[in-house]
This record gives sequence, structure tokens and C-alpha cells, in this order.
Amino acid sequence: MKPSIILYKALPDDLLQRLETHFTVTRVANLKPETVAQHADAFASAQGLLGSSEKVDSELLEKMPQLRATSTISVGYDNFDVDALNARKILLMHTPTVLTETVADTMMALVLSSARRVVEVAERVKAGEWTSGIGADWFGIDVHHKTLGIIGMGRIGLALAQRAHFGFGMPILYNARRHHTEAEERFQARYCDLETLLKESDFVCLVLPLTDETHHLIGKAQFEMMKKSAIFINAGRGPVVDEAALVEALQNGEIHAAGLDVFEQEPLPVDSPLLSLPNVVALPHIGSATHETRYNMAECAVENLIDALNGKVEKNCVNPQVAS
Ligand SMILES: NC(=O)c1ccc[n+]([C@@H]2O[C@H](COP(=O)([O-])OP(=O)(O)OC[C@H]3O[C@@H](n4cnc5c(N)ncnc54)[C@H](O)[C@@H]3O)[C@@H](O)[C@H]2O)c1
Ligand SMILES: O=C(O)[C@H](O)CO
Repeated sequence: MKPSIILYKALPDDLLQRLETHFTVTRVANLKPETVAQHADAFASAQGLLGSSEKVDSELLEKMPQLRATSTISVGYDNFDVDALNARKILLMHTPTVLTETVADTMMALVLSSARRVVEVAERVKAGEWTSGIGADWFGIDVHHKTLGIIGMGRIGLALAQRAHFGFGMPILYNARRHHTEAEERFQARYCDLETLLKESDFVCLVLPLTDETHHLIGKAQFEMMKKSAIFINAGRGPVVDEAALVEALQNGEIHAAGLDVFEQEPLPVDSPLLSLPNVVALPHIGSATHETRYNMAECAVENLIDALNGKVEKNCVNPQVAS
């Protein structure tokens, strides 16, 4: 008999078929308690769980006594209670690498659009305000040859460094838990402590995971250290930044502008003060959102679940130590 799994995200037809050749699949819209209650038997017998962007905590795990593997269609896994998974020896699979280049493209788009005010001036053109030669009130600031600071030199940080170094001739500073030899050798990136990076960078680009250690890593004190001309980019996770402090820094002119793909609360509430600031480019968490990359992530997650339920954890497994 095929093992049962719960799927809580839509998949392309061919990937759904692939999944169904291996498993008996119950599709649900989300993991809310009422949905779980409605499909109680399917959750009780499921050995696998596949989807993204929903909390997987001990309350849910209690309803899934047979669960052996979870597979998220994302590289970030901060919405999983990893300790609770480990305690039950449940594998957690994720999708690194397949999205790296696309997310780095999004970060570069945020750098360029914030500095050159692309969204703001395009809106002014659409509003019919381009009625004569433009004046200095339409100007932006240069990107090329400015200093780019990267907080979190991992896979995506490295791909951003490559673009900034070869594409824009930018000197690169970075902060991470350890030195990154490849970044230093290929892109002449210079390791420095966080304070130095904040003080010296023209663009401060954050691409960290959300952990207990990184929660509100960037707040009032850190914005005060940045240059008044600095542009702050966040494509990691919203809660790594104290958003109230960010709003204050933007309103008080402590920093020049921000380009944001992630927020403390998503979707961003329509009354967020960030939305009324002209010096903010706010994107709806589209870092990896291209047709090609989202397909590749979904395929990777499907293969990951098949591997995990067959005891294969050599790649893309967050907690291989729990494999029996
Ligand atoms: N906006 C999006 O759509 C999007 C898409 C993909 C990933 N992300 C986010 O980006 C994160 C990074 O992805 P990745 O593939 O580059 O991961 P990665 O594991 O390759 O890189 C993370 C880096 O952060 C560093 N780091 C972790 N904690 C740190 C700390 N306390 N201080 C300094 N450095 C620290 C690690 O050493 C590592 O270099 C993901 O965890 C996810 O949260 C967002
Ligand atoms: O972590 C990731 O992969 C992105 O944020 C998409 O959820």
C-alpha cells in the first residue's frame, strides 16, 4: 500500500501526478485547526507533509502521530518547530540552491529601484506629471561603484556579491558567522563586524534566516549607525528587522530609502506606515517568484519528500541526524 501524505499547496499537474505515483495524496487548502479537524483521519494517518508558508508546530504534530517527513517548498524553514520535529525524529526537507540566482536578481532589482526611484517616477509618468524636462526632484543616486554590504554571506549573499562585483564594480563588505573564502577570492569581498558594515556601506543588504539569534538584529541602534545616504534592503525575513525602528529611521531621514521584499507581518497590512513613504519600495515577498524557479522549487520539494520517505537524506535535509 502507498504511504499517505497531506499536500497543502497547489502543484503543477505533472508534479501532482508524480507525487500520486508514490503516495496517496490528500489535498487541503491550509493547515488551520478547522481544516485539520475536517480531515482528521487523513492527518492522523499521514506519513508525509508537503507545502509552504504555514506554521508547523507541536499542536499540528499532535494530530499527525504517523508523520515521518515534512517537505517545504522554500529554503527558509522558520515556520517549522525544528525542536518538536527532532523530538519526534521527523525529517525536514527544504529547497536551497534552486532559487538562489532568482532571489539575488530580486535583491539587485531592489537596489536599483530604490536608488533610481524607478517605481516612484514611473508612477509620476503614469499620473501625467512628465510635462516638461525633468528637474533634480526626479533624480536618484548612483549604484555603480558604491559600497555594498551583505549581512548573511550564504548562497544568496554570494550570488548578490557576484552581480554587484562584476555587473556594477561595487566594493563588497560582508558579515556572516564565518569567513567566506570564495566571496573573498572571486569578488574581493571584505569580512567585517556588523558595526563596520553598517557604518561604511552605501547599500546594506540583509539576507539572513530568521532564528532566535537574528530576531530584531537590526533596530534603532543599527539604523543610527548607517549613513544618512544609506539604502537598506531586506530579502531575508521581516522579523530580523524591528519594523517600527525602520519606519522611524526612514521618516527622520536617518537613512535615505529602503527596498523590502519581506515584512514582520505578511501580507503587509494596508495601513502600514511603510506604504505611505515615497522612499520605500515594497514587494509582496516575490524573491523566488518566477515561473521557472517556482516550478523548480516545487519539483525539488516533491523529490525531497520521495527521498525522505525512502530514507534518503544526503541532500536538502535540515535534520539528517534524526534519520534512523
Ligand atoms: N525573499 C525571499 O523570497 C527569500 C527567498 C529565499 C530565501 N530567503 C531568505 O534568505 C535566507 C538565506 O537563504 P540562503 O539560501 O542564502 O541561506 P544560507 O544558509 O546559504 O545563508 C545564510 C547565511 O546567513 C548566515 N547567518 C546565519 N545566522 C547569522 C547570524 N546570526 N549572524 C550573521 N550571519 C548569520 C549564515 O552563516 C549563512 O552564511 C533564507 O533563510 C530565507 O529566510 C528569502
Ligand atoms: O524561503 C524561501 O524560500 C522564500 O522566502 C519563499 O518562501
